[in-house]
Amino acid sequence: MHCGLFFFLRRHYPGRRGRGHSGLHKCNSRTSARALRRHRKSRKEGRVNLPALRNLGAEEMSSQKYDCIVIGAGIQGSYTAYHLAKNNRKTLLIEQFALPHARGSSHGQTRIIRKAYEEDFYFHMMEESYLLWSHMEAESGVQLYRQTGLLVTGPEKSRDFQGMKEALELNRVPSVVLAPEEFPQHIPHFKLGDGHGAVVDTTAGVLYADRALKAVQGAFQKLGGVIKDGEKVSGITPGSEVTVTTASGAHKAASLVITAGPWANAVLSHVGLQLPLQVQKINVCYWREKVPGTYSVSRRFPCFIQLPSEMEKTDIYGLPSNEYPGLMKVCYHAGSETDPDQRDKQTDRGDVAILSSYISRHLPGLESVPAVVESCMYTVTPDHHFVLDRHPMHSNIIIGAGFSGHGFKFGPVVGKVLCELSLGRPPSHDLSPFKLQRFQNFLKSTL
Ligand SMILES: Cc1cc2nc3c(=O)[nH]c(=O)nc-3n(C[C@H](O)[C@H](O)[C@H](O)COP(=O)(O)OP(=O)(O)OC[C@H]3O[C@@H](n4cnc5c(N)ncnc54)[C@H](O)[C@@H]3O)c2cc1C
Ligand SMILES: O=C(O)[C@@H]1CCCCN1
Repeated sequence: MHCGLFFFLRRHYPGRRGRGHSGLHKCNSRTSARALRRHRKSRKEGRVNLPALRNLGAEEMSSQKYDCIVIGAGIQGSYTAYHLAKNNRKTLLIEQFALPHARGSSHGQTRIIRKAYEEDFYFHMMEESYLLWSHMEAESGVQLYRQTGLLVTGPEKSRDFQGMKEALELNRVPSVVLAPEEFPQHIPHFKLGDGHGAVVDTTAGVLYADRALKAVQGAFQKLGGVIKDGEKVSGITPGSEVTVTTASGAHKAASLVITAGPWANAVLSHVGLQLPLQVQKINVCYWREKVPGTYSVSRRFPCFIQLPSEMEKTDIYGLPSNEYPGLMKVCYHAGSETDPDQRDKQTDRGDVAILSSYISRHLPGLESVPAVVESCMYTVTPDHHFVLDRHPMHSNIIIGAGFSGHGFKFGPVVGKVLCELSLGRPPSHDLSPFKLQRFQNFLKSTL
């Protein structure tokens, strides 16, 4: 994949000089007293004086001081905010869109959860994540996970397949290797590729994503956390106290966590940082079952990941039919580059053609034309690993980004470690694979 992107640090922040900001946080007491008088007068006269109201908002908000502000109420930001509140920190979660919304990466009904990872660090994080998801189920009283198992299939001799099989074994993940002759009786209506191996991670399943996001945000609010949605962050002034500016005013906190998903670089530009991230629009395709129920969750059809092969160079994955009756989700694990604010202008459907061909060959019980196509976005790093780190120059600014199309299942643990970084505590997982430092080769100074 080509990432013509870069990472740079700026020594000076325009915000420090008061440029590039609305200047609202600089509003002094005399101007705000005047604004207050103007506003009261207008109210008496039945007029709505918008500039006065805006100034008033700024004054009120700048007096609100938080322990931590989290930018972005996707799964990572919401879980971070939840952990902060659980640690008795006065926390503000800011979201640019009115919640719930479908314009980032965390919407939609389902995601895969699995322990099947080649890398040990992900496996260890997933062990804790499962536990924390079950705590959230108990806390919210909502079912968030359904076990279905996950079929991993691909060229038997490929490094990817062997790596996955060995990792499952090494980490003692309950799993079953299926020989080609016994495969159809275990997983009917799925044609295994010639020379392809099959292994099932039986711990895997489906996370109910929309429900999960709502549950986490609800739990955060129950702990006293504040969510301000429909408020886009337009400026950040770093310092021992960080000021975050939105159209309605300025918010201050001792620390800041940035979890802005596809908008990570837009938000990070306010703190002089650009990461090598590529935003991709994903066509989320649902395919109609010829006989309703063939691939349904209630018949215990598993999720699957088809590893790259001669025919398909990128992973293809599927989830049993569940959210839309009679439709099974099967998608391509890559998309075309997009600007997150112009997502719907990206209309490339090359992946749909690849999926149609795959479905005709491997999933004969599905019609090979998609019945529903929705949109979602990946924010992809060059190595497909996450970014979980501190800002190199401002240790009270924490960054969670680049979840590369596989971050949802990690939400509870990502939130926990971002919270730990923000509190200055040692993180409970090895974060060395997620350091900004690894992008040094992309480093470009603007000086
Ligand atoms: C089609 C698809 C399938 C996937 N499948 C899986 C899967 O099976 N399993 C899995 O584990 N993961 C999966 N993922 C990945 C997973 O969904 C993402 O990694 C995860 O949702 C990323 O969450 P996030 O919080 O980083 O980003 P987001 O959900 O995008 O949240 C970022 C938020 O920040 C807000 N924001 C941005 N800029 C500002 C600003 N200036 N001011 C205020 N708010 C702002 C945005 O509006 C957004 O709400 C999939 C993703 C997609 C798209
Ligand atoms: O995170 C996951 O488990 C899946 C794997 C397939 C591609 C989409 N994400």
